[in-house]
Amino acid sequence: MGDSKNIRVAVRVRPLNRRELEQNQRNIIKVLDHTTLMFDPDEDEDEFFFHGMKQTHRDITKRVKKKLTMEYDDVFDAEANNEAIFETCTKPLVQSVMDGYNCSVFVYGATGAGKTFTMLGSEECRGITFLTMKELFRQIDSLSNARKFDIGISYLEVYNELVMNLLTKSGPLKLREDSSGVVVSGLILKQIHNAEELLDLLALGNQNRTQHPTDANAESSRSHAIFQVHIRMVDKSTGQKRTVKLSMIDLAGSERAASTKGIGIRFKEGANINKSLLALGNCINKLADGLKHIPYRDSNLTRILKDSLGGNCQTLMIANISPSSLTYDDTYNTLKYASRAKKIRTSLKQNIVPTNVPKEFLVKKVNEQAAEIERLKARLKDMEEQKSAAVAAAKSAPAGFTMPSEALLNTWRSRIDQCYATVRKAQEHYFNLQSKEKILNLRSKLKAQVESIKKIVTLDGKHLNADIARLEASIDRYNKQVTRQKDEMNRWAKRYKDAMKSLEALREEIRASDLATLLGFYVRAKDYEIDANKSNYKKNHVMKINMIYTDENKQLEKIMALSAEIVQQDYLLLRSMGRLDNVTLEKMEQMARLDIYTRGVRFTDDDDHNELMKEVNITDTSFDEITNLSDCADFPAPSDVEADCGVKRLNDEDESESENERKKAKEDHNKQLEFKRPKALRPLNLQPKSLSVKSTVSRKTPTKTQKTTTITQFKVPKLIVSNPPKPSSAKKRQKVANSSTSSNDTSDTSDGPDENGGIGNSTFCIEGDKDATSSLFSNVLVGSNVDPHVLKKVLRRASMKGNVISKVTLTLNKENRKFSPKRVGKSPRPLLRTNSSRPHTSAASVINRYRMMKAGSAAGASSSSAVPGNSGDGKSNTYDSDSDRKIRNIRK
Ligand SMILES: Nc1ncnc2c1ncn2[C@@H]1O[C@H](COP(=O)(O)OP(=O)(O)OP(=O)(O)O)[C@@H](O)[C@H]1O
Repeated sequence: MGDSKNIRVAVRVRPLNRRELEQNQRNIIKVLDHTTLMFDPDEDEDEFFFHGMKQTHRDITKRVKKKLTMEYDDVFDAEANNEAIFETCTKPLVQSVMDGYNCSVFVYGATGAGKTFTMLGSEECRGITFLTMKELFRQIDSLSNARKFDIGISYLEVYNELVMNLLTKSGPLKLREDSSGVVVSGLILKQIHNAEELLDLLALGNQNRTQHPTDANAESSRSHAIFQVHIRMVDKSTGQKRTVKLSMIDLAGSERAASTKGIGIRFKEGANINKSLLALGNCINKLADGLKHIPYRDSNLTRILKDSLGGNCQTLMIANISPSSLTYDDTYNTLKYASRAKKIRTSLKQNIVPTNVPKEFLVKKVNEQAAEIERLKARLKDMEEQKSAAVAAAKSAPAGFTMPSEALLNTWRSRIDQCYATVRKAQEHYFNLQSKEKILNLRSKLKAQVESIKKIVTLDGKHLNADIARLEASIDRYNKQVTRQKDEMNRWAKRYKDAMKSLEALREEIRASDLATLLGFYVRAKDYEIDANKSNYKKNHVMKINMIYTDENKQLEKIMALSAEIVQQDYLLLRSMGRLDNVTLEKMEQMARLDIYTRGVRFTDDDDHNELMKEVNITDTSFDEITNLSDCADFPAPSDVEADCGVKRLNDEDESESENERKKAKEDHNKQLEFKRPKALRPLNLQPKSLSVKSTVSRKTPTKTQKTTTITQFKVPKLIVSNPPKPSSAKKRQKVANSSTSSNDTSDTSDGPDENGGIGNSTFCIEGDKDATSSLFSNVLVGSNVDPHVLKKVLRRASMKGNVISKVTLTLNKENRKFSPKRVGKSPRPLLRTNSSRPHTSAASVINRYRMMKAGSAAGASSSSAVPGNSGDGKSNTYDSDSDRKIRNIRK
């Protein structure tokens, strides 16, 4: 938003002073009008008489007059006072300052030409500085309600190229340039509040200003004085900030040294003045020629005036001249400079400080306008749609149909809108309340579940009571909330029903009207809106339920992880104590299967699914009846329209059909899974694996499928170990257990691979002195992976102790042979293994523990142990009683 403007140039001609009058000098300035003057005009008595006769030729002893007509923005003759100059030249600048533009006024001219008089004036005739500042304060006062002002002034002089502060006595100041222009380092602004304060400061500054009498002026100013007013304005409504600067510059006289007759210091002063003014002249010339490089840095004066001459500033130059022929050359130079300066153009822009404008204000404004634009756009679109729909309806209308008036249509539309708005409101409340109720019920149910788990697992009765009390309190709270909102829900259900009835009545009315077809489109669109809202409410409800279940699952995961650890420890403990009965094993097996089901194969059965749907579904049948609008035969109902468009809506039948299909597919899938269940997912066989021991086996090199070892001349007790049946068949297992039990008193009881369903079978039978070896066998049999070598060793030790073992045959099936040697004698892999902890109890460590216990027990303790296979109690668990007895013996 930059604007460029020429420097405004005014010329002021002062009256002849006393000296000039005394010398009766010729007047070289003739003011032609308020913008034009003539330099060096002809004199009135210029006629040349010779011998009393008027001559036609001129007096050759006299110089030829220049008679230069010069035009400026303003020309003031000797009659003009400071007030007139202010009114014409500087008053408009005050307005520019208030608008946020920097302004500069500088006076130029030879010594004694009246620069200081113009700027400062006298007691009787105030200068333009005072008058301008007075106007500035007047305008500030008038704007004080809308803006906040801060005013600071500075008064500097440039003397012999040194910058001095005229308001405080300090040393020379330095000039530096930054993004905002030339800045005087260390300059402190004086705050003023009215024009009178300014007068005091000006007087103070003038006292400090360097003045010396010269031949040309008794009070000649020997320095350039720069008076600046810095104004900061803050708009109270918008917070917009502006900082502006008004500069009033009184230059030292642009005289020639000869005219002042200065010597010594005065000569040096004059030289410096001329140097700076020469630099100023150069800058003016180059600026007038439109050159890019301007030598501002040639002097401190031009540096300070940089802004005023070529920057962002509205500048006024007042050229002061004397009309006397005594200063002919100085006046001519001044006028030439003024003419050159007139050509300078400065760029202007408002000094708004963008960073300080409160963002909130702008953002708010932009948002408001954007919302307004959106609103208008939507309205326009709406109107266009309505128009095109109406046009389409009119086109498809039968012959003789006349387009209804816009006013009539608007009346219908507003009635329809109102009716649907009531329905929407009631619908929203009713759905929300329904969702809330279901969520409360669900939370209550989940709390009850937590309560039951707590009752099972909490060992500390004190805490249990407190926890349960808390849970019951929250369940109570949920129930109360449900009861409380029941009334509200009924109320909104009624309102919803009423709204739908009113809507139905309106639809009836529309159907009966002439505009049924036209308005039918509109009503249908509204129906879709209602449907869309309904779907949205359902979606939100399902999301909430999902969140609750997700939280719940996290809790259950924690509980499961802890429980698994406990189960694992208990399992190992029971096994070490020989307390693993079939019931426990069966449960463990079930748990292992559950573990499989959690791997994404199936996670909920049909009952669970129905239960879940109850929680999720927030639209009951009665509600659907209320909301069903498809019975309006005249309008295609949304479902019909969808069907037309190929969209199939699911009704209850479809749903049940698809539900059945889903179930079937799920069952098929499960069946497939059962057949194709990968090996890794098979239920773990928690029974200890056992060996088949046949009565007679030769000590041959074992084949690939069978390894046999014959140990003769050993007397061992008879021990029957039944192989557990396949976990998939409990019946079969029972049968096998019974058969092994029933045959436990025979020496060769192997069921054989075929009978027990494959290679998992092993049974061994050892005969001998049962008293002497029972404890040894128990050691071996604690581990599920009985290594033949270990057994061999045991038997050898037994024989070394003097036991007589008649005949033992070990038959190892293929599966047993596959055991890695490293794992021989160790415990099976744990049922549930966590990453952090491996089971600390292995079969080997149990064996060791038993050995240690055994070593500590009495020497004859083992002699009374029973032979497990001979318990004869008819139960399948032959370990159990055996282990019990052994542990009892050890404890003894
Ligand atoms: N327009 C005027 N009307 C009456 N007197 C004037 C006018 N202009 C100047 N004078 C008088 O002329 C004398 C010199 O004026 P002034 O001091 O203003 O000159 P100057 O240009 O500032 O000189 P310098 O450059 O030496 O300071 C002063 O006595 C002043 O009163």
